[in-house]
Amino acid sequence: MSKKTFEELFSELQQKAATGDPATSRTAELVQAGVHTIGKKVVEEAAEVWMAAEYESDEAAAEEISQLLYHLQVMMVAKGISLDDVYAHL
Ligand SMILES: N=c1c2ncn([C@@H]3O[C@H](COP(=O)(O)OP(=O)(O)OP(=O)(O)O)[C@@H](O)[C@H]3O)c2ncn1[C@@H]1O[C@H](COP(=O)(O)O)[C@@H](O)[C@H]1O
Repeated sequence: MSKKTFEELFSELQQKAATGDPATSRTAELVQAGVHTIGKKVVEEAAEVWMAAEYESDEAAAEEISQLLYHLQVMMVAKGISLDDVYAHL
C-alpha cells in the first residue's frame, strides 16, 4: 500500500495537472475535462463514502474516503485553489 500525506498528494497533483499526459495521468485527464466532470466525480465519491460507511467495512469506507479526498484535490487544482485557501476556513 502506498502512503502519502494530503500535502504530498496535492503537490503531486499540481505537477500532473501542469505537465501530465491525459492519456496516462487520471489527474491530467480530469483537469482537461473540467469542473463539470470533476464535480460529478466528487458527488459520486461522496455517495460512495456514505454507502460504505453505513453498509461496508471500515477498510472499504477508508478507501472511498481516499477517493473523495483525491477528487476534491483535483477540483482544487482545476480551480487554482490552494491548500492555504481551504485551510483558512478550517
Ligand atoms: N489517489 C488517487 C486516486 N484515487 C482515486 N483515483 C481515480 O478515481 C477512480 C476511482 O473512481 P471510480 O471507482 O469511480 O473509477 P471509475 O469508475 O473507473 O471512474 P470513471 O472513469 O467511470 O469516472 C480510480 O480508478 C482512479 O482513476 C485516483 N487516481 C489517482 N490517485 C493518485 O494521484 C496521483 C496521480 O495519479 P495520475 O494523475 O493518474 O498519474 C497518484 O499518486 C495516484 O495514486
